[in-house]
Amino acid sequence: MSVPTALINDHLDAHFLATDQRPSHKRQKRELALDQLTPCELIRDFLPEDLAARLLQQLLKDSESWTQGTWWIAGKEHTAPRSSSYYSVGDREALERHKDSGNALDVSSRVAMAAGPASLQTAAQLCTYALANLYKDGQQGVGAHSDKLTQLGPRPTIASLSLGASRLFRVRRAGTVDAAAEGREPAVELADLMLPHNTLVIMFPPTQEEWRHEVPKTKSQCKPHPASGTARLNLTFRSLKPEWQRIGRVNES
Ligand SMILES: O=C(O)CCC(=O)C(=O)O
Ligand SMILES: [Fe+2]
Repeated sequence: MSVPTALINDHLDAHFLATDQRPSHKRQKRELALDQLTPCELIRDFLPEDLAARLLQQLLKDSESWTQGTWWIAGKEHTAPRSSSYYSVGDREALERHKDSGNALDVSSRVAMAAGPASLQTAAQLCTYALANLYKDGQQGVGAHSDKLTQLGPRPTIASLSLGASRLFRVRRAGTVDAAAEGREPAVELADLMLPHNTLVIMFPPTQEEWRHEVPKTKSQCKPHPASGTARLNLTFRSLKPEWQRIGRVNES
């Protein structure tokens, strides 16, 4: 089974490059819009410029109190290579419930976004909270994962706003399907795109079920922003589904 390789081209704007799973000499570089490749959509310059700048400043300040999650595996403590916090979006109760969910992250509900800018709330329409992340530099990131369906219910829509430094966002199919063996045209398996300041990625269903996403650690793919340097901040808007959370917790135990 061939391993797909990502091609990165940071000059591309609303498009990104992806490779299929053919042997390398047969692989085709394809330049397609994100929504042609995956169930995701990308919106550049999402917020009015001054609002994005203010939000970046506010989050940079807030992030001084954000914490790096920790967890234990086989008696060894691991620390997440990013700092995180939760913001409520018009539903403080949901935030309180989330605190008890046993999430590995240290939850801070210090700041409510309920009174936040109207356009941000429009983006977050059906969302009850936002998970905020700070990646100080290219040495911080988040590994390939799907967002936990036990808290979000099946087929969630998640909107992710990037602020500050540009970082690479990678989306890859969750299960490897050997298209060649099945006699089909190879499907796109992995796609990379740079996310500059003020870009919104909407992960529509079934992104969480069928794809994994990540912000890989990098030496070269971190383009500084004048206001934040190498720091990238991210807000992912989600809707907590307590009814699914309960079922998930029973299943997990
Ligand atoms: O920083 C990002 O763009 C992704 C964050 C993410 O995937 C998450 O917090 O679950
Ligand atoms: Fe995620």
